[in-house]
Amino acid sequence: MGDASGQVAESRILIVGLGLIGGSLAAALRAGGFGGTIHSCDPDPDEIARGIAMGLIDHGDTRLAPLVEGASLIVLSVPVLAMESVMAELVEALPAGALDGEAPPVTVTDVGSTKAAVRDCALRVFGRLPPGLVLGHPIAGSEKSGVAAANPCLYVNHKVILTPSAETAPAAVARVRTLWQACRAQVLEMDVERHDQVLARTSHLPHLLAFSLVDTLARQDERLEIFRYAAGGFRDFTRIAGSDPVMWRDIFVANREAVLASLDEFEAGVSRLRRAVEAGDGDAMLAIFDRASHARHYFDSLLNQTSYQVEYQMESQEKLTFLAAPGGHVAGRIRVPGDKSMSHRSIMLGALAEGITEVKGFLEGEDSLATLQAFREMGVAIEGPHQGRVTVHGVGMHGLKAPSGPLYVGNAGTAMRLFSGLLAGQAFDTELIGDASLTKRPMGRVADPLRLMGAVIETAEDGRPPLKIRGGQTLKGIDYDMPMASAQVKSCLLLAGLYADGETRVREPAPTRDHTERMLTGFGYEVGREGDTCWLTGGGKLTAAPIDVPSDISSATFFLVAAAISPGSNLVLEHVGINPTRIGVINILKLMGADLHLTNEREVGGEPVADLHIRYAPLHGIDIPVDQVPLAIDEFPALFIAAACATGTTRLRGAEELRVKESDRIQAMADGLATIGVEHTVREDGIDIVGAGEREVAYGGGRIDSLGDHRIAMAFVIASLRAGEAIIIDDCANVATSFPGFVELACTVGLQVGEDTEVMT
Ligand SMILES: O=C(O)C1=C[C@@H](OP(=O)(O)O)[C@@H](O)[C@H](O)C1
Ligand SMILES: C=C(OP(=O)(O)O)C(=O)O
Repeated sequence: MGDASGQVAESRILIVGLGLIGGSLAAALRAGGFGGTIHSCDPDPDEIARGIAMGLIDHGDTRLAPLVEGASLIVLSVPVLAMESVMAELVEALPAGALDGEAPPVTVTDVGSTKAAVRDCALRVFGRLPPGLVLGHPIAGSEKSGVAAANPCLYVNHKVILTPSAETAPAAVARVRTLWQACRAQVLEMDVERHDQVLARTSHLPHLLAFSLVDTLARQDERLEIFRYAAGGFRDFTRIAGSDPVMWRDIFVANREAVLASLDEFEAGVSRLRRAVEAGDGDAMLAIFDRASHARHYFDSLLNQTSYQVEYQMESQEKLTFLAAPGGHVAGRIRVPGDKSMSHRSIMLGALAEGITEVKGFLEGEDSLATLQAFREMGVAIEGPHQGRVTVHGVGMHGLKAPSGPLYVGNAGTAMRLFSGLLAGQAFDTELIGDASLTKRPMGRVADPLRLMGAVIETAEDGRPPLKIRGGQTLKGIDYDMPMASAQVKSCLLLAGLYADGETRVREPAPTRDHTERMLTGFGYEVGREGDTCWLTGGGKLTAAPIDVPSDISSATFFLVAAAISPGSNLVLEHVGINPTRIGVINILKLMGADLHLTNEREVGGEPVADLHIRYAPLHGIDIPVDQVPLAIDEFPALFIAAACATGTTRLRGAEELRVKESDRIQAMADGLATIGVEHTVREDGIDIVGAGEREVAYGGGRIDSLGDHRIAMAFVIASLRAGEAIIIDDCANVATSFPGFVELACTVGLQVGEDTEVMT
């Protein structure tokens, strides 16, 4: 049994099958200080003798029955096809009821690489799935086999997938979890079918290809010559062809259906590539290699702990926590990453343009990377990003190709809404999906007016994602009065308008960011504007133009507020975009008394830019002018912290849009402010915050849930500067959507903040 300390408290563990996997489990348990005994059963007496000599097991036998008595946890570490006969022996040897009840006296688990086959064996042998049986799969291995290759570190930071059924006792699952965690593995759960599909693609298919390639070459006459000259590529690609043949035969027999499905997908891909090579189609080859090369780098970064991994890949439950120590101030000269809104648009317009668009300053955050990846999936060759430089090989207004599956845009509302307009005008069908947060956000605001234009779009209940967009529709321009001040809705309609007959006109109830209009103009597309209305006529073309993306004022805001609230601060933020539709935060901070100056003002690629110099000065509460709200919409989480440090009350109204961002930002901030002890009153469309004034310690500390919202997480990091105690912020992985490197940069200017990764159990 596991105890509260996370130590494995089993009295005796029996490992059935002492090969690489079983032997490494024994080695890892020994290395972790496991105090019980380890017995093992293996048909090969030499392996048992070796295991004892290596100090991995205490005792072993070639027969199972004599070893079962006294074992509290039994690990079946035999090839998948041997599982049934081992289970049959086990059922004979185990006392009646050993695997039954809420806390079964014995737990049995396995390490098989396919799970449906093992589950079916269990059903045949036991006639049901006993509560004490927990099927599992450590995703670790090596091309080596046998106990001699046992490695105590084999499971460190590797995933172990458990696939409990409705019948499995939670207590038994907990014991198996503890076992693997003691080997320093990360344990997650999924259902059997999903496990088998995921593994067919990520493990079984690559093994099959490696075996096949080496076999094909080995059959050729000049094989010695070939192998003699084989270089790194051959070695890297074929390393896994040295794996245990029996084990792999069993896996392919057991996971036949899922493997065949992934092989079909692969064959279709190879045929596409073959056609490109045959035709000498360099562009098609470049598009495929480029997409693959970047997908490889992208997935590498995903494997390094990001929200995509949490939400999309393995549904793992790794969580990132920020720990911010109280006090301090900020100083220095820094540049924050590129503007997110412009980065999304640079790829979108670059892809639809004729010619090559060179982008500088691109935000390498998850949101804009998801947009970039989506265009690669629609056949656009995109080089980079390398240090903010991206080269987009435009395919023209009608050059996008149908993607082979849904387009995943992660956490990005901007991407989903702008894409919906752009895709409504394509000849092919598409589906837009996003992460858990995006899946809760309203899309009716774009689907409804797009339908008025003739688009055919299906949403989930209440207009939520996913969005299924039917291609091949004839769109017509509309004259649309937006019910809310949203640049995303405006941009969506303008992008659809590019494909529509006639004029598309959008009236906004208050000015919103105009990057789409500016960038379209920069690409040679005429956009009209008069008062609150902008318009364009469909059927034109875009001509590639260089784009210089300035630093994101929304990211700069966290540091502006940091300096504005902490005495002694003196900070310069370089090259920040100060588009008039984005400078609400500057206006609001100045109204509150901030010592903030713009220097080095200039225009770069059609957008105004400046260095922002801010020094600490006491702030006072204000009634935030309603006309500034859309101009500062993403900046409010940070501005709420400024309000908490100002003298008097700050009142915000007309900001109901905050409730439909990555979280309900009014409520999420209110909950966090309550935790650290800031007096406030929540309103339907805003909040009143009573500030601490010049009191050195403005509020306390505590543990905040960012609800996976990047801006809530960063706002409370900044809050630590005036806190009396540490602030711990949970669920921060999404900071990487808009501000990669935030923690490092924050530390550079003087904040004391660190990261902690935890695997939620
Ligand atoms: O157009 C854009 O790039 C954005 C518009 C705003 O959203 P709304 O259009 O929903 O106000 C903003 O909150 C978002 O971060 C980016
Ligand atoms: C609201 C935001 O972005 P999006 O709508 O693109 O998710 C944001 O970055 O604060």
